[in-house]
Amino acid sequence: MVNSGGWLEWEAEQARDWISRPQAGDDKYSRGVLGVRTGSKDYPGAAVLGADAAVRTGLGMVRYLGPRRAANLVLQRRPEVVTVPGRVQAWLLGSGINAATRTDAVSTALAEALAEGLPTVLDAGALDLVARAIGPTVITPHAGELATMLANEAKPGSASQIAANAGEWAIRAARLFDVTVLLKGAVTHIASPSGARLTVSTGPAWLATAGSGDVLGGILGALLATHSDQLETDAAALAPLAATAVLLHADAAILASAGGPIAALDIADAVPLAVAALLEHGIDPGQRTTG
Ligand SMILES: NC(=O)C1=CN([C@@H]2O[C@H](COP(=O)(O)OP(=O)(O)OC[C@H]3O[C@@H](n4cnc5c(N)ncnc54)[C@H](OP(=O)(O)O)[C@@H]3O)[C@@H](O)[C@H]2O)[C@@H](O)CC1
Ligand SMILES: Nc1ncnc2c1ncn2[C@@H]1O[C@H](COP(=O)(O)OP(=O)(O)O)[C@@H](O)[C@H]1O
Repeated sequence: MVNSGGWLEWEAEQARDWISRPQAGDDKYSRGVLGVRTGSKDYPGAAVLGADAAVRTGLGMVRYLGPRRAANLVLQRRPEVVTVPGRVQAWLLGSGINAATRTDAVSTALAEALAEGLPTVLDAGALDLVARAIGPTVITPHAGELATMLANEAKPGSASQIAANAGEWAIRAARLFDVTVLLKGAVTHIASPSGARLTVSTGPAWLATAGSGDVLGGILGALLATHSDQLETDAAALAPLAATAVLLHADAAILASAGGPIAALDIADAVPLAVAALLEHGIDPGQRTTG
């Protein structure tokens, strides 16, 4: 459905085509490996949330490369995760990292990941490195983070100005930074430099809870890792993949909530059911009234 201003509301019918079903000949590497540099001493939980959500979205493997304590917590929750460096098909960078306090070693590691030119999700404490992103990249700020990114640009905007006119600011940021922008909010807007304009409005307000965005990063990271071949030749695939991640996040929240409150990990737990429902027929629209 096309809304005012030419924004297309992303629906199950379209999203279904952006889930990669494993084939008989697949192995864990051919399905795609997501490298994850997230979490810090202050926010180790974000590492757990993103890695868990990526595994639950379906991919070959997650390589988590972060601080020891965060790695241990990730392994406690998901022993499937590998903490040894190696080849990856996509990166998830920045959730649970503070750009103002991160160490030089972390900055270098983030920059090295970006220099590989692979499909990348840039979140939270890696957003300031957007100019170093040379591969197909989606940035995932909320309004406050986008305000920080724009603070030194010719046309800065406050978080409340951005939230009040999210579509326009998402388009502006996509042009300015030359990346696909996923601007989080009650309605999430996805804009690309080549003109994609997608919205997802179905997320219940229960999603406004700590760590919910970290889960979204993991879902999107998994979708990029499982579509890395396509992304190599077709960066335009980033926008539908980003919108599909947001729709899955919303659907998982609806399933986990059943009309009541949710914790961020509940969303990650419900992602396999949301994927299955999407592949079958989409979430029953009756369940969308729970927000
Ligand atoms: N479990 C984990 O590991 C989690 C880890 N997380 C990670 O945390 C990192 C930071 O991301 P974030 O979006 O939370 O903070 P950020 O963009 O710096 O915005 C701060 C703004 O909020 C405001 N503010 C603060 N308190 C407020 C209050 N009580 N009531 C009202 N306003 C309040 C504050 O305003 P101020 O107090 O300065 O006036 C400021 O404007 C990021 O890396 C993320 O991944 C999160 O996902 C959570 C779970
Ligand atoms: N009122 C709301 N209705 C629907 N979804 C919301 C609402 N508020 C926040 N969200 C969603 O919840 C998530 C919050 O992410 P974020 O702001 O990064 O939080 P955190 O840093 O705690 O993970 C985003 O996906 C956002 O779109």
